[in-house]
Amino acid sequence: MALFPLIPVIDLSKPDAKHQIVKACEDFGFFKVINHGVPMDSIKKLESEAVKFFSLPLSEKEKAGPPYPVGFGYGNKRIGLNGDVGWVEYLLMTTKSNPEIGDNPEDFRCAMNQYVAAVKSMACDVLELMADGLRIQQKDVFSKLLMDEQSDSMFRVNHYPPYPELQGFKDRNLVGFGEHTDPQIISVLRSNNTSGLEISLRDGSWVSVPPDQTSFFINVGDSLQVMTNSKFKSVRHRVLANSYKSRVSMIYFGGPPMSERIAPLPSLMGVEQTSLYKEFTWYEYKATSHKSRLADNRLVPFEKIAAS
Ligand SMILES: C=C1C[C@]23C[C@@]1(O)CC[C@H]2[C@@]12CC[C@H](O)[C@@](C)(C(=O)O1)[C@H]2[C@@H]3C(=O)O
Ligand SMILES: O=C(O)CCC(=O)C(=O)O
Ligand SMILES: [Fe+2]
Repeated sequence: MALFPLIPVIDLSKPDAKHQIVKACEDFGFFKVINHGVPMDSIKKLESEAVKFFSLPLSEKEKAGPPYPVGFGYGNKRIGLNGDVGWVEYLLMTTKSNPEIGDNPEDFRCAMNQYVAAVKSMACDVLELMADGLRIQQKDVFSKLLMDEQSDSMFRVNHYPPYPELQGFKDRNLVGFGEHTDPQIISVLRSNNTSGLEISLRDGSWVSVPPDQTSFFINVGDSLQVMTNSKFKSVRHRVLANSYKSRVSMIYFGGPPMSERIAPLPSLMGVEQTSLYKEFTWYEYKATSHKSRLADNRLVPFEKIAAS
């Protein structure tokens, strides 16, 4: 298993961040950000609430309710509704949820709201740098979708317990979270110092991403792939279980409002170039995506077939 060859690291305080972001999105659909401005105490507070929650007995965790059909809840091993499973337990919420979670729901709620507000603001800064780097006049063309009152954004906390049976077997893997692309515009991931996240490169090889608990990792989602007419590609990723240590990750998925029409931005298409996708609403994408398996390419139904 190779390590990530040259993980793009973007220092958000540097003037050339916008160009580096565009390059990273074109090359990998994935990068790490430092000097992100998210207060470390808001990160630590939520992580410690999450660790407290996951250490409760199963019967207590199940009091959060199931994660589906919508809203928020606790899930264990099953991901989605179509048979995917992984060595993971998690909390899945909309960012508007008001969760009653754990022994001190008020502490969890407060930590989550503070964290999500800070990460959303950083995600919007990154999206504005992207728009600027792409020379789009309207700088908030992407970020306004996350800022919208109706934005359908999600928040997820994953816990991958250690799996000691893997010790000593170099070539054995256990899937924590199966390979997939994220559907939304942008995902902002932060984890503790346990490895497991892997990214698929364009040649199909998997590379391990060294964890860094002080930084954030950004994924391009399917919707941003469409809005950029495939200039940026959503990144295929997965998580493998670790034999020694628990991994805890927290991911903010910045999505558009349900009624938003998703289509390539005209300013990103040259005169000659045609749109690679049929226009769809986020609602339509979600309706087909709910029938999909994790590893499916959920953009296929929206691809335009090139005329021969
Ligand atoms: C199998 C599924 C789980 C998922 C919804 C889906 O039908 C296809 C996409 C999956 C995914 C991947 C990224 C996020 O973790 C997630 C919350 C999302 O928006 O899309 C999950 C969905 C899920 O766990 O429900
Ligand atoms: O837990 C992780 O590190 C990544 C999980 C993930 O890709 C997801 O929840 O969509
Ligand atoms: Fe993901």
